Amino acid sequence: MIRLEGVVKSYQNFVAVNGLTLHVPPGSVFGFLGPNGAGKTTTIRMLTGILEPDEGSLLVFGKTYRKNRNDILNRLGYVPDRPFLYGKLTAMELLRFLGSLRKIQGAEVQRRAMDLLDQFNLADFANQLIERYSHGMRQKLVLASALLHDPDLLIVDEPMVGLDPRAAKQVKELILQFARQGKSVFMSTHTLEVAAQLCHQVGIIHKGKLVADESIPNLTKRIEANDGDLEAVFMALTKDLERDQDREVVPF
Ligand SMILES: Nc1ncnc2c1ncn2[C@@H]1O[C@H](COP(=O)(O)OP(=O)(O)OP(=O)(O)O)[C@@H](O)[C@H]1O
Repeated sequence: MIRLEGVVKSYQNFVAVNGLTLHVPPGSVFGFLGPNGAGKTTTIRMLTGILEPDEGSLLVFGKTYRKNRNDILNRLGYVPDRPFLYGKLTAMELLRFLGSLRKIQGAEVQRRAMDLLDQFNLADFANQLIERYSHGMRQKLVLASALLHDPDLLIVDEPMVGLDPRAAKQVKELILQFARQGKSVFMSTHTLEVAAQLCHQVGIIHKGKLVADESIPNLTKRIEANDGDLEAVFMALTKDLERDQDREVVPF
C-alpha cells in the first residue's frame, strides 16, 4: 500500500526527513513513532500529497502523486494532527458537504454518515452544532469524515491525543476493524504503548532517520528485556542515534 525508498525532505537548509525507507503491506497497521520534531508530520504530509519529496521514491497503492494524484486521493482517508472543523455546521451537514465533494450524495451520503456516526456513538448528536462538541467528539467526527468515502488506506496523525479511555477504545477498535478488512492504517504516535496495542509493525524515526523498523513481537521481546519499560526502549533507540548520526537502521 505504501512504499518509500530513500525519501528526503528539507525545509530551506534543514533536513527534516533524511533517507526514509519503509513499506506498509495491505491489511496492516503501521505505527510511526518518534519524539517531537522527528519528522513524522513531514512524512505524513508527503504520504498525503501535501508535500513532494526532494529525493527518493514514494508510492501509494503502487502509484506516484505526480502521475496519479486523484486516483490516490480517492482511496485515501487522512486525519491531520490539527484538523479544522467549521463549528457552525452540524455533524450531518459537515458529512453531507464532504460527501458532495466526493460525489456521494442524497440517500447514500445520509446512510453512510448515519452508519459512521452510529459507530462512534455520535448519532444522537448528528444535528448538533460542532462548536458544542467536546474534543473527543470532534476527534471522532474527523475520523468519521476521513472514512466517509470508504478509503483503502487511512493515514492518521496522532489519533489518540486528548481522547478519554472510552473514546480511545472506540478509535482503537475501529482502526483494527479497518485492517481486518484488508485495508491499511499508517498512524503516527508519540507513545509506544499505543503502537504496541494496535500496530503490526512499528517504525521509529528520530531526527529524520529511521532508527528501528520491527514487528510487534520483536518490539515486545525488546521491551521485556528492558523489564517492561517501553520508554527505556524508545530512549535507548533514539539516544543511540545521537551518538552515531550515520548508524544504519537496527537490524532484526
Ligand atoms: N514548514 C516548516 N518550515 C521549517 N521547518 C519545519 C517546517 N515544518 C517542520 N519543520 C521542522 O522539521 C522538523 C520535523 O518536523 P515534523 O513536524 O515533521 O516533526 P514531528 O515528528 O511531526 O513532530 P511533533 O511530534 O512535534 O509533531 C522539526 O525540526 C520542525 O521544526
